[in-house]
Amino acid sequence: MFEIKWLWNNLQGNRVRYLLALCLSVVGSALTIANPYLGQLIIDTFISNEDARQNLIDQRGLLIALALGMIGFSLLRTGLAYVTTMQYERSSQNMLYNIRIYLYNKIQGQDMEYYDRNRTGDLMTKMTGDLDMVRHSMAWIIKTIIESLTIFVAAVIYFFTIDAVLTLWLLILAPPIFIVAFLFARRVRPMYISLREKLSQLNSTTQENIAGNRVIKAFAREEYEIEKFTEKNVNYSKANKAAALVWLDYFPYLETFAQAFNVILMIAGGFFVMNGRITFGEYAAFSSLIWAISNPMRNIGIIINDIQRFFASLSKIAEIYYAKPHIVNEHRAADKKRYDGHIQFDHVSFKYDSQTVLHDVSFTVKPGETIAIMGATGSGKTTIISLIPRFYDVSEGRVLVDGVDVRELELDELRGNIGIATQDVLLFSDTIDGNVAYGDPDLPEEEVVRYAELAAAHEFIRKMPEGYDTIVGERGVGLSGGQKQRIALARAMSVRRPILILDDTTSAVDLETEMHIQQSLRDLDFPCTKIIIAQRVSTTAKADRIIILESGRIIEEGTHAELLAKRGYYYEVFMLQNEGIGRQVSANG
Ligand SMILES: Nc1ncnc2c1ncn2[C@@H]1O[C@H](COP(=O)(O)OP(=O)(O)OP(=O)(O)O)[C@@H](O)[C@H]1O
Repeated sequence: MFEIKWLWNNLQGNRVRYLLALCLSVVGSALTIANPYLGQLIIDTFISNEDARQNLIDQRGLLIALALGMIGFSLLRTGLAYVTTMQYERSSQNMLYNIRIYLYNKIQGQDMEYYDRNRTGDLMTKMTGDLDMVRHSMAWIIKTIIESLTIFVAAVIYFFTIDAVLTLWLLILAPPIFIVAFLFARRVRPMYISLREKLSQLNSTTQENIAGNRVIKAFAREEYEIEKFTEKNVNYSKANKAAALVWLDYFPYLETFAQAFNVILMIAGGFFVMNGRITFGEYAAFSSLIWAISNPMRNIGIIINDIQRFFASLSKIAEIYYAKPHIVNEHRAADKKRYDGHIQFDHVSFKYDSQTVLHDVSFTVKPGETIAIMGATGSGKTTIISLIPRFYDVSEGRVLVDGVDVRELELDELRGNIGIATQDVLLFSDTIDGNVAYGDPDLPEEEVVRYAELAAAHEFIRKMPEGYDTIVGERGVGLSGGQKQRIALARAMSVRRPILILDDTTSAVDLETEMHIQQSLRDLDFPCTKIIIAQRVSTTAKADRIIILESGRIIEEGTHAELLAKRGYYYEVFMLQNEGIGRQVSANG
């Protein structure tokens, strides 16, 4: 069975401890019959026996030994239960810890396509609730099953040694109970799969609401979001109730059967005592152990519920566990080579799923050159630059860096040669210093300051309450869009890579600051090929070449002056942007 095999594989390193826990469970549960047996001896010898009074005098030592034995077995069982639970907890917690690391690495190793398809809230549910369900199954479900089974089997064997016919009378109830349990399991399973899905939707909505709270507030859409959340909450609650209520359809039957054990014992057992087939002590042993047969039957519903939850959770975890990225990073690069920074797109086409967004794109960037990419929104600019560090792989054609297809390059080495500032700036909950030096944690402080100066960020950082030690990001003070962009730019420059990609990195800064940044980029003190996505002519004007994209196709390519002379898209953008600012950018750049 896949689930058991999976658990066993992941128990590596804790198998001995877990097997020990299972063995202790079996021993501890089997000992359950010890006290009823001793009780049976006491009753038969010292209570219901014709010579009971005499036995009390003659065999006082035996009575004391039996009584002490009962206390001893109770203490032994308690001690065993303590040790057993500890072993279950330790092995399951260790297993959980290992799986969590494995899954986290697995998620980290996924390519962009995976992140496009999976919602954060869903991944978080898998990493928390589902994982805990797996642990619960190891530490509680399996333990309960093993202990219930052992107690059941031990009691049945013991009963058989006392009286096989009475035992068979009791076991008559077992088949109908199993049929009811089977029907319940079959009905409840899909309900738990749906319940799990609803939980994931609820978590995703919550996560999106929290992450997007600014937008919600800006558009005063709180009520709408509360409604959306309430709908998911109601769905989850309904699914939970439905799964819980279905148990009520079966519970009366199971409870009736469980009670019937007592009735059968009372009628058949009482009859057997009266006609002398069994002793009163033996009847008492049956009576004190009848719960060992009826309780597992009663618990069967809870166990089935938990098993179904476990199946639903495990199938979700398996989606991460067995996910295979198309772009695999094997982290093999020991000695990373520094590239020259030659980039070539050779008849590249690309599609996301079925939508083709780049069509036969070809261009070359020589080491040290700066090219700018411009085009309407959605024309494919970000997609183009995503193909260089292999966030995605081309659908057709090739992307070459230093003459080698990027698919043949070692991924760590390739990415280790690229500095990138993405369009959506993400800063970590860390100091500004930590954020700038993210790509190179050993970067000396004066270098952090130098790159912040180049990115025109030093001035505003200096004025912050704690300067470079100010915590930014989720829990830190807020930064403006332009300030975040400048920190991201400093972060990208500070790694001093031979290829620098900037995706609309200066869109939110004023023109004067942008001029400063453009100058800094031209003056970088390390050899660097730059690809800059920009919408402003002021950013593109001094590039060695400008590429104009339209609907995933290159429609114009050339220098600022060449493209102006063409009087095409670029010229129109130039005219539009300079009408209002007195044509600060001259026609020859
Ligand atoms: N992860 C994705 N999955 C599916 N389609 C995508 C994805 N990312 C982008 N697209 C689509 O690809 C096309 C090009 O997107 P891209 O982000 O490259 O454009 P862009 O030129 O950078 O736009 P902008 O200037 O708005 O940033 C768009 O039609 C967009 O809808």
